Amino acid sequence: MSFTKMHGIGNDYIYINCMESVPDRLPELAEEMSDRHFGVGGDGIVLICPSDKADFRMRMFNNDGSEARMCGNASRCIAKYVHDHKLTDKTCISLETLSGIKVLSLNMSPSGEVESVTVDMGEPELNAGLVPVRSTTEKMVEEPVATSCGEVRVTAVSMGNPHGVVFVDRIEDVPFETLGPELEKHSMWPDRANIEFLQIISPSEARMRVWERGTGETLACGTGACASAVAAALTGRCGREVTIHLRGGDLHIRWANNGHVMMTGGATEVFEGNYYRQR
Ligand SMILES: N[C@@H](CCC[C@H](N)C(=O)O)C(=O)O
Repeated sequence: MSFTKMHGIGNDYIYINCMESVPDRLPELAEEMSDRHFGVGGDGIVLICPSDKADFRMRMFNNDGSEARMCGNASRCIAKYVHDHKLTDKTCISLETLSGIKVLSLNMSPSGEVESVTVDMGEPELNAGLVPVRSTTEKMVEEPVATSCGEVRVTAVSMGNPHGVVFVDRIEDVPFETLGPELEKHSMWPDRANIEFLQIISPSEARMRVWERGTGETLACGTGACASAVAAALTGRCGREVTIHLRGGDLHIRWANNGHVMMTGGATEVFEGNYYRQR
């Protein structure tokens, strides 16, 4: 099976062109291909499929085999893939995902290379798909949550997938390996959540470390950066335009006046290969 390895600022997935056919047993395939010792190695797999509603359709599986509803970094990589592999000549591409249709805009260099991609991530939802601690309608903003490391305050934002944002003074001081998985699986979420730790640097800059649902730590999370920017703006810590520094690089997030969150960042193809299924 041929594949392409790509990353969006270090969030690395194995991309499979499914325009003609789709492999079977996708959760198992995601687990075995993502294995960094016995497989290709990656945070998961991403399928590029035809769509009857948009230019293309994305399916994305975390490395534990669970299917995600949305992936910000993968959507930028798909834009680069379909352009560079000549599946389209459009520079504004629509992408069907499990959380709706997203619009991807290629930002080209003067020599015709894809320099970066801007994704219209749609509107954040502040209680969708979540179980707020106090009631089913109330927003969960800096809600105190008891953990084995003491009380932390969680702000819940859905960017098509669930996120819990925790503001911290210094990322280095966070007991990340304990709190990440504990908050991911906390009973407040009906279906686990991605957890972001956010250190504000200024009203337009923040640092983020992410523990992703279904994968563990990744070097970057596009939906997580958007959720964090929304949480920072909502709580008055930042303005509506912010650069988020992640372990793998930077993302520029703008919460536009029409309510949509716009994410801009890079996308890189690393290599192509042929995979022999193990199971
Ligand atoms: N890395 C992603 C998000 C991937 C999905 C997530 N782990 C989930 O299960 O919701 C991104 O860049 O947004």
